[in-house]
Amino acid sequence: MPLLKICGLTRIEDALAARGADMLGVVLEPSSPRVGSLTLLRDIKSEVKVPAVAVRVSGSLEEMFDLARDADYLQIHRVLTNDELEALSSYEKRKILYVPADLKFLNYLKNACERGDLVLVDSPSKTSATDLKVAAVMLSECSKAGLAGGIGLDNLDSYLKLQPYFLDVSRGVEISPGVKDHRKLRELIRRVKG
Ligand SMILES: O=C(O)c1ccccc1N[C@@H]1O[C@H](COP(=O)(O)O)[C@@H](O)[C@H]1O
Repeated sequence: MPLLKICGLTRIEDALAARGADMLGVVLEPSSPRVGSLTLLRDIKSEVKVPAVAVRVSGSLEEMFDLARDADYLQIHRVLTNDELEALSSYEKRKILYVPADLKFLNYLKNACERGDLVLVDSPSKTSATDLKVAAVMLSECSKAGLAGGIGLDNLDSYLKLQPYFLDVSRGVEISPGVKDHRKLRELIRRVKG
């Protein structure tokens, strides 16, 4: 059974409805339509008592880790330079490293798999779903790799078949950007976690 991360939360009531998931994520990227807050991140830890993930794209490593100081994980949602990958070991915070689902990133995936606590294979574009044939190859190269990119209740089974270490779902359980559908959340949790 994979771990389940639900991401893109902006409201504590949605985080509470996502109880049963293994990690809850808050996007701290100002340009995202589902940008959340540091307060929500702290409330997830104290009220929901589930590991909280801060998701960030922009800024230096130092800025990102500083922003994520109250989170359990920092998810860095961009491709890092070689220098940045090497510098990761100087930060104690647990890290989730995004890798685009594209075979040209296979070497990067191996590097990220060595340096991250978890790796997230996700669609290279926020408007499309992950190519599952590509994802299958990439998951076979990294045992701690999770899968994201357009997962919803209608296509969940095809993602589950790949047996990722974890599944990460955001858009697929939304009513509108940042607002979750509690019925969909409950069904997702039941089908993934049993
Ligand atoms: O969703 C966003 O707006 C976003 C912005 C900046 C970085 C990451 C973002 N989303 C993350 O992408 C994965 C997969 O999401 P989806 O299910 O395909 O919508 C997840 O970690 C999101 O939080």
